[in-house]
Amino acid sequence: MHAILDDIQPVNFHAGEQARRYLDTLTKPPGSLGALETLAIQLSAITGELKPSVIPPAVIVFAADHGVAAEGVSAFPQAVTAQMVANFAQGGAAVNVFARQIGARVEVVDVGVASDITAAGVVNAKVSRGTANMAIEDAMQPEQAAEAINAGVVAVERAIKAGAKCLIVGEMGIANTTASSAMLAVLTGEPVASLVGAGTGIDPQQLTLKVAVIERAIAARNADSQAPLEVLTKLGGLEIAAMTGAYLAAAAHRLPAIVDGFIATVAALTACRMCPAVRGYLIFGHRSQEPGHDVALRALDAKPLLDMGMRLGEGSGAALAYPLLQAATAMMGEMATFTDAGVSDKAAL
Ligand SMILES: O=C(O)c1ccc[n+]([C@@H]2O[C@H](COP(=O)([O-])O)[C@@H](O)[C@H]2O)c1
Ligand SMILES: Cc1cc2nc[nH]c2cc1C
Repeated sequence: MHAILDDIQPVNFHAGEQARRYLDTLTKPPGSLGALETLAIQLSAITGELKPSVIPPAVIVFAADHGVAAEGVSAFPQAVTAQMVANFAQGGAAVNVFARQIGARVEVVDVGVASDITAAGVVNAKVSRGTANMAIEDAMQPEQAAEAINAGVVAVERAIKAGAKCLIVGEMGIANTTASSAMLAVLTGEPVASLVGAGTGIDPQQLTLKVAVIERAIAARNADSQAPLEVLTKLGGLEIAAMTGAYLAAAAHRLPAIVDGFIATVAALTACRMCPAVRGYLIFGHRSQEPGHDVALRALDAKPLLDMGMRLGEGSGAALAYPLLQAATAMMGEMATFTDAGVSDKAAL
């Protein structure tokens, strides 16, 4: 993990500025393509290229279980994690559908599902059969967190070897909004009640219980808010650790990564706290309905591309946002300049 941190360089500011200047030579009033122009500048800064390509994208879904599910904090039973892994492997989940629309392969990685996974095509990187219950003991041991982070790094490096030019990372893990909320409360210092939400759809009574479980876990684990790896280890999850590793690896390899919803953004925040230069490589796909997502986005000074009222996870919101990256790069690659097209530039007054 130290090796990957050493490999991360800030994005190329000069390449971004070159893109900014080039955008103003294209046949449109300066700035008229708004956030698409900001995106094009960021993609140039990430890749160091004036006309980068984001084709093909790769989708990686990390799956794991959470000991804290035993506290009754989710609307669904833990078995759903493994059942959804089988669904991903068969191509039937929402992220599979959206991945097909954008021409992305979906790789599913088991980093810690509680049961045996028999579905064909699932990458076995199981660190343990779920985390421990953070209300009772540390969710992970430091070696386990490191192994899960490394599984994320390895998965990204595999995607890059297969040619990926853009990364979409998703997750599946019953009770992972509880783990993510606990991490976020410690990392930002925000009150638990201000960021906890319904996750898969718990009722108000269960929500009260979820807040209490998280507050109890935070007090008992006593993680140092300035030590992101400790926060991840004591309160996080194996798939959250793998996603953290994936964002670190994307940055190390200068690959744009589209961040999905709440859980993904907490992992992204963890990666950025470990290495602030990661932030420049991250593009935020959508705003999740989970209330903590806004807290996490604010902590990263991030403005998501889409606001669809979604709260699914799996990388679904990031996959939906991908065509905007394609549009940004096509704009840079294919639009005529004022000179090319013989269009009069802005009148000099
Ligand atoms: O990505 C999000 O913003 C998001 C918000 C709420 C729920 N989820 C998904 O729902 C599961 C976690 O919800 P829960 O209620 O079991 O903590 C997990 O599999 C996530 O992928 C995802
Ligand atoms: C069915 C189902 C699908 C999911 N995908 C991501 N999290 C999920 C949670 C549930 C419950």
